[in-house]
Amino acid sequence: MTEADSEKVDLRSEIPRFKPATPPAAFGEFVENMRRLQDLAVSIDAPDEVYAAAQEKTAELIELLAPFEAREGKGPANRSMQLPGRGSLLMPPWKVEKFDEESVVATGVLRRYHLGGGGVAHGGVLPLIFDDNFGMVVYAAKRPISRTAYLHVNYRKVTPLNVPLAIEGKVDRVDGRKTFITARLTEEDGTLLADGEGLMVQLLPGQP
Ligand SMILES: CCCCCCCC(=O)SCCNC(=O)CCNC(=O)[C@H](O)C(C)(C)COP(=O)(O)OP(=O)(O)OC[C@H]1O[C@@H](n2cnc3c(N)ncnc32)[C@H](O)[C@@H]1OP(=O)(O)O
Repeated sequence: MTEADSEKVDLRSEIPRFKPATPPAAFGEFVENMRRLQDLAVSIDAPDEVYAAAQEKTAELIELLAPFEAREGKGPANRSMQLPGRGSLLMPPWKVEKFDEESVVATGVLRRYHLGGGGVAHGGVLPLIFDDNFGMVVYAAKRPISRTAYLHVNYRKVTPLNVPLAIEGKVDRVDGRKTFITARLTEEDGTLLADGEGLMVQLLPGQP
């Protein structure tokens, strides 16, 4: 087996094997600062000179970071299990509280950069949270490596920002290659905000 092959989850596919990362000490704070920057980028109303100064600083940051761009599965982002959102800026900064064959629970808040309109979360953020949960449920339930074939979200109430939330997902039923998953997004007091159902289909040899 070549070194490149040993990095794959399955020799028949191109999916990289998931290896949790132990991030360098400053990484967590760096990611949190980036999230704060996202909050500000979508909310500030500043004079032109402030944008010009910010533009110069971000250009400097890009120059600092660009030489270290790495392929999927190499850097700590998305693999740092102890950090909110696994240290990935794509993911809301949530933490996994329960991960076993029965269910997967993650908790956290949505923040200013998740705003849709009228002070509540953008509807498109919820499928991201459900899809990520479904992926973890498949893994926790020891089902074969699968991808989402469909995902259905019922929006029962608007989802507030800066309020503790939880998602719990579990396997509903299995039918050959198909794993059907259900999940509920709630507030801390159990108020149902959204529920979802998804079909995860086991990948066949050669499917990316
Ligand atoms: C490694 C990463 C793991 C983490 C994943 C996290 C979740 C993700 O976000 S994955 C990204 C989003 N998903 C994708 O990009 C998937 C893109 N789609 C695909 O790759 C393929 O369509 C795939 C793999 C889902 C299914 O393709 P294929 O293997 O050809 O399935 P196919 O043979 O048509 O169907 C298998 C079964 O599923 C059913 N099925 C497939 N799609 C659907 C659908 N949309 N609705 C209902 N049933 C469906 C079929 O009817 C069939 O059922 P049965 O066995 O009873 O006849």
